[in-house]
Amino acid sequence: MARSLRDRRGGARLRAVALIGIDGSGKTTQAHHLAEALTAAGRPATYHRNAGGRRWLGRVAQRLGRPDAERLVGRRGLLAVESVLRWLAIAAALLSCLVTGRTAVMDRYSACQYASIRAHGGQRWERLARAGYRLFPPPQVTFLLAVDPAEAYQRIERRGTDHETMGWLTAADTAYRTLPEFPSFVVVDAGRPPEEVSRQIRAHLAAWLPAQGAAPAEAAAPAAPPPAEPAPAAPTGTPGPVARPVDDAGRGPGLLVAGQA
Ligand SMILES: Cc1cn([C@H]2C[C@H](O)[C@@H](COP(=O)(O)OP(=O)(O)O)O2)c(=O)[nH]c1=O
Repeated sequence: MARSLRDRRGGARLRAVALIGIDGSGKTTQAHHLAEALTAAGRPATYHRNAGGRRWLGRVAQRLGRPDAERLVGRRGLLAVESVLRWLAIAAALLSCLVTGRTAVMDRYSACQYASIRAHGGQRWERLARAGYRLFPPPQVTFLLAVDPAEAYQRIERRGTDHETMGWLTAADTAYRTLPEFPSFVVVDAGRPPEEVSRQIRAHLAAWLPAQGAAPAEAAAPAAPPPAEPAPAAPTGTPGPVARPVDDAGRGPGLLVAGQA
C-alpha cells in the first residue's frame, strides 16, 4: 500500500506546500531550505514570501513617529491592510506557479491570516477574510511549525529586525491550534535544530518526488495523512500533536542536497 502511495504521488505534481506558524518559528528559514531541496531533487520549486506587510508598515509607522503599525492605522485598519496584501501575495504566487509549473513553497498562507485575525480578537473579520481567501486551493501539504513562544521570542530578538511581545506570540500560538483546519496540518516540532526540522519536512514530501530507482517502500509512509489526533486546543507553549516522527530512511534518494542545513 505504501508502495502504491508513492507510485501515485510520485507521478502527481506537487503544486504547493505551505509553511505556517508564529513569528520566529522558522518558516522563512525552512521554506528557503525546502525550495532548494525540492529543486535539487528534480521538482523545481520557488520560494514565495506571502507577507502581510506588518513589518513594513511597522517601519513606516516608526518613521512617522508612531510606536507601531497598529497605532498608525488602528487594529482593524492593520488587519484589513494585512489581509489585502497577503491575499495579493498569495494570488501572485499561485499565478506564477500556474504559469511556470514550478512548485510553490509558501512562506505563510491563508491560515496565517485567519490566525492573525483570531489572535487580534477579530472573529467577525475572520468570516470576511475566509470569504475572500476561499478562492485559493489548499496546498497539498501545510506544515505547522510549532515552537514554544518563549523560544520564538528569543529568536526574534536575536534577529533584531522587528519586535513581538510574548502576549502576541502566545495568542497567535493558540489561534493556530484552534483553527478548524488544524487537524489537516502536519505539525512539526520546530524547537529542534533547523537541520532536523528540514529533514522531517523533506521526509514528509518524499512520496511526491519522482521515484528514483528502487526506493524503499516506507518512503511513502511519511506523506501519510495529517496527525490522527483531532484538534485539541493544546495549552499555549506546548508543541502539541507532532507529526509522526520519520527517520532518515523516509527520504527519497536525491533529497539530500549538499549544503542543506
Ligand atoms: C529555524 C531557526 C531560525 N533561527 C533564527 C533565524 C531568524 O533570525 C530567526 C527567525 O527565523 P525565521 O526563519 O525568520 O522565522 P519566521 O519566518 O517564522 O519568522 O530565528 C534560529 O535561531 N534557530 C532556528 O532553528
